[in-house]
Amino acid sequence: MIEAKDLNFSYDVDILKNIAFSISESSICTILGPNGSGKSTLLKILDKLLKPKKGTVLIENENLENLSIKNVAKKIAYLAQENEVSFSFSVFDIVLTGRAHNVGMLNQPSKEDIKIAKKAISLVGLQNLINKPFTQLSGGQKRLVLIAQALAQEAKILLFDEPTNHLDFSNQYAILNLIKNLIKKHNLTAIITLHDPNLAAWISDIVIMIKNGSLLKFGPVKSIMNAQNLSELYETKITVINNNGKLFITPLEFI
Ligand SMILES: Nc1ncnc2c1ncn2[C@@H]1O[C@H](COP(=O)(O)OP(=O)(O)OP(=O)(O)O)[C@@H](O)[C@H]1O
Repeated sequence: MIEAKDLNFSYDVDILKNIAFSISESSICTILGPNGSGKSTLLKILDKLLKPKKGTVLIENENLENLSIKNVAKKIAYLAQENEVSFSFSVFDIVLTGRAHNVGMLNQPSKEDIKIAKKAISLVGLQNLINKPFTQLSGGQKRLVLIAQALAQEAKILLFDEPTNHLDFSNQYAILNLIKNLIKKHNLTAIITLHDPNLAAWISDIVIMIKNGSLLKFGPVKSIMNAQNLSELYETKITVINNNGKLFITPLEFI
């Protein structure tokens, strides 16, 4: 579904080095790594927002470089790390822009576009705020709106940069559970960056561990989410407690 071959990226200095992985349909992949390790940069490359210095991204065997912006939007929905909308559009208007790739320049959104946008709003539980200006929402509510906008895109691939940002404890699980159910029900594929390895272990099939811009480990949760790899990744002693297959991960010095 998504394959990255030998990806390298630089700003003034090298940020990503020789990143390679492949992720099959209907799977959830989490990118873990310390602050500044290159997780968001990698997601932006996968959404064609940044161009790699070297290497290739294949989306369903097609080179991302050859896809138009419109076709990228049909295939890939991207949620940025921060809530970036500053205009006073309503929740509904913002979620409806998730249908933009489907609406011609001079055309109105169709009844189907409106239905899809409303469905996405109810999926994230914001039907009561549908007409409220985005700028008057809390950080967590804004996050949910942008998740709904991404869902309204109906893309096969979801790239979510810290989707749990600003969400309360319960909503973090609720929204990841929603993503998980959608992925499995509709055979989608998700690549998500997260800071909490507990959430990553709970939601993911596959994990990418990035340290200093290089791939430290890539593989199924069961094979690589262990104390040794996590301790090396975060440069702190980490313990992993396995309770009937469920992993509980915490820095050793705090227990
Ligand atoms: N626009 C930019 N110009 C120059 N350097 C940048 C730019 N954006 C990010 N960087 C640098 O690239 C590196 C990787 O940043 P990136 O945002 O991908 O990390 P991250 O793993 O997502 O971090 P975090 O977990 O803190 O969000 C960092 O060293 C950062 O300072």
